[in-house]
Amino acid sequence: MMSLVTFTRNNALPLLRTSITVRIQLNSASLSSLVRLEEKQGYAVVAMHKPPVNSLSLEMIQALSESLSELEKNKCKGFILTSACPGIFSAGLDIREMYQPTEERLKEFWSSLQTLWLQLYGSKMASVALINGHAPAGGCLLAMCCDSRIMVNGKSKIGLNETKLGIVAPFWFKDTFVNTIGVRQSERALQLGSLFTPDEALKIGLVDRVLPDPEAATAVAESELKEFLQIPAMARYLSKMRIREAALKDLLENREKDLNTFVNFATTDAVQKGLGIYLQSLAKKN
Ligand SMILES: CCCCC/C=C\C/C=C\C/C=C/C(=O)SCCNC(=O)CCNC(=O)[C@H](O)C(C)(C)COP(=O)(O)OP(=O)(O)OC[C@H]1O[C@@H](n2cnc3c(N)ncnc32)[C@H](O)[C@@H]1OP(=O)(O)O
Repeated sequence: MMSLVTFTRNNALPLLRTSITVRIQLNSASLSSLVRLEEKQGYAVVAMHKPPVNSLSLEMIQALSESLSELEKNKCKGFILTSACPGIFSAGLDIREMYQPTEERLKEFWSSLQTLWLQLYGSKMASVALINGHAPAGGCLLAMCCDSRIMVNGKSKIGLNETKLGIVAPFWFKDTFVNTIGVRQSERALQLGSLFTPDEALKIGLVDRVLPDPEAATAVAESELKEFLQIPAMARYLSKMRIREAALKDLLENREKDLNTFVNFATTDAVQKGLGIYLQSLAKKN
């Protein structure tokens, strides 16, 4: 059995000029093995660990939500979101959750994803995505929710490739994309289901830095987070909300409608057929 939650306790020093001393006391017993939390000096590392590809199943989504809640409860000021699975940040939503589902589980799955997005995109904590592998669709969404994105160079790709599966990125995925790379790039990339190399992603602003290896990327992610944490927290958070609040409000006010739209769309024969073919193509590859 792999370790539940790994973190080392040390004398956490406040990184925020305006903060009081932060000591993160993570409740390791209640957290899932799918997410590893590590306490650093004044911030945390949240590492997804669901081999082989960190697919976002219902349990994984809930584990991420619980981890963020745990950090918030402990007044953590910031975190790095990354993966403990080599070569993969996250393969996005677990397609098996959407293929031939029961309605009850499908609803819980989607509602949990909405909750995670609201929590992550609207987080008071500063966050940096350390993208150390592939980040398609839901994986890209998680990264875009962070305040900064550092990607390791290599063969990995990032983007919203939903149309390639015969599905459509929900409006709040689209809003997050538009807020990150702008309207024109989003319109084109959403239609084509484009997945970008690290250098292409850098060029369109989907990531902020590309580093040659994981060690260099980790060092830059840490210094980037520290830069965010040095800004007075309230001013930084309210500035972030100037950009994000309309999108957050839109989902908050339309959660039920979005849930019904998703369930109706995902369970159509055409979508089910497309998802079945896509799953087969992934399996055939192996
Ligand atoms: C109009 C109204 C609209 C309303 C909205 C409606 C619908 C929208 C709904 C949702 C939006 C969707 C968001 C998503 O995130 S969909 C998921 C998109 N993800 C992908 O396309 C990635 C697919 N995976 C890959 O491309 C590759 O696996 C990889 C990530 C590049 C890694 O490649 P690698 O070679 O390292 O691994 P394998 O391909 O061999 O995979 C190993 C193993 O994992 C399985 N797997 C991979 N990805 C997923 C996944 N996303 N879900 C479930 N399972 C996955 C793969 O099948 C292999 O399994 P095996 O059993 O063969 O070992």
